[in-house]
Amino acid sequence: MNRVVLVTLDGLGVGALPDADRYGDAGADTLGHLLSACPQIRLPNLQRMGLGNLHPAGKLAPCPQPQACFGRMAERSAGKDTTTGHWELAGLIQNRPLPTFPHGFPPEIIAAFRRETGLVPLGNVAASGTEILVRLGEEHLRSGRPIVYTSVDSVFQIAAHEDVIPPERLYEICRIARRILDPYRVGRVIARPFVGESADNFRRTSRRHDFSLPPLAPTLLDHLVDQGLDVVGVGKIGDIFSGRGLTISLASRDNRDGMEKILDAFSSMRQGLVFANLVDFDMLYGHRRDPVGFARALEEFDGWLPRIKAVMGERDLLMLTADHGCDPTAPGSDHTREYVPLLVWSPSMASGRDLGERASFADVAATLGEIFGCQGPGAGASFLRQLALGSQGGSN
Ligand SMILES: O=P(O)(O)O[C@H]1O[C@H](CO)[C@@H](O)[C@H]1O
Ligand SMILES: [Mn+2]
Ligand SMILES: [Mn+2]
Repeated sequence: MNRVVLVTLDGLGVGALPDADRYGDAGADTLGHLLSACPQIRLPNLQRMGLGNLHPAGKLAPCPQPQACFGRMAERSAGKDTTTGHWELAGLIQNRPLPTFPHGFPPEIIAAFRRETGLVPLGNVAASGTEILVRLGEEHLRSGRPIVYTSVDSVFQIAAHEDVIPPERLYEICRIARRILDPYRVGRVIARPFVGESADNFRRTSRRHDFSLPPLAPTLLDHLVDQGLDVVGVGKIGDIFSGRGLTISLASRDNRDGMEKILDAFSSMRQGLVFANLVDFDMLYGHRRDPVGFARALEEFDGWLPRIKAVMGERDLLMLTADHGCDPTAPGSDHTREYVPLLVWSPSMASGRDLGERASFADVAATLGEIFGCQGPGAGASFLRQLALGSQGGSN
């Protein structure tokens, strides 16, 4: 294979994992519930690839002869956050969950933050990022104190009005927080700039920036780069891997921009991987519990698929998946512990094969490792053999 495009549709879960109840997510089903909430949704290209075949709830009619090979993957790591999900896709399984702080950060962390930034934070609670602006945004405007909050994920989020703490200064504060939080293994520090005059019109801007814990061991991406291949990260990938294992990182403004950047990166690459994250599904619709917005974003992605397929040759491969669920009909505003979809298409490979229920997202890393002839981190089981024309295929 020459080129692989791997796209994470952020938050597009396809049904609760067997252990979802331990995460408070029994019955979650991002795709199923957004299809029910939005029956007029049309996803002809995803459906032709086999999205209806891999989703057991039967809400999207299965295609008799899907163009892609299809399956679902379970998350083996303990967690349901973006970092954990992407690291597992890249072959890193974490048995020990990244720490969460449902009751706020302990005094020693807040004391270090005060000491090293000279700022006394507001908040220090678990909250929805939009609700906390309604609650504390005006006090922040009056006092200049940044708002620190978290969620069920391992995140230290810092919200600040762009006129009170300009984004560049906010990023600097986040870097300080990142250094403080590395020894605690906190997954991400996230800058959350916002604008507006009062509680009824505060809104967050696209200058959000994530500062991730570096991967705790080499990932498949590091191995590919060591082998001299191009590895281009699009969207949040650069943040999620802390820049590791990437030859180029292209930030994106939104899904639409991300899809254009995938096409650009793909057409200027000779051999390697384009790894893209499309975050709008999760950030704008999943967390905000907006199934209609989620469905429209999926329709837009569906409409883009023929463009990427049209430029892919015999020796190229497209893989679609997700990093966790974010059911827009679930209570609260957090991620949901779900299976993720797996759709794999290449002009020169088998179509319509059922790749079954995979035990780990790391099967993606194992397969990519085999495709590019490198060992990788060793986790996961490759499904490359099942994609080969002439082989028996079948489910695992
Ligand atoms: O409510 P907001 O601020 O969007 O936070 C969400 O965004 C964080 C990072 O994706 C998640 O942990 C989730 O809680
Ligand atoms: Mn995510
Ligand atoms: Mn999220």
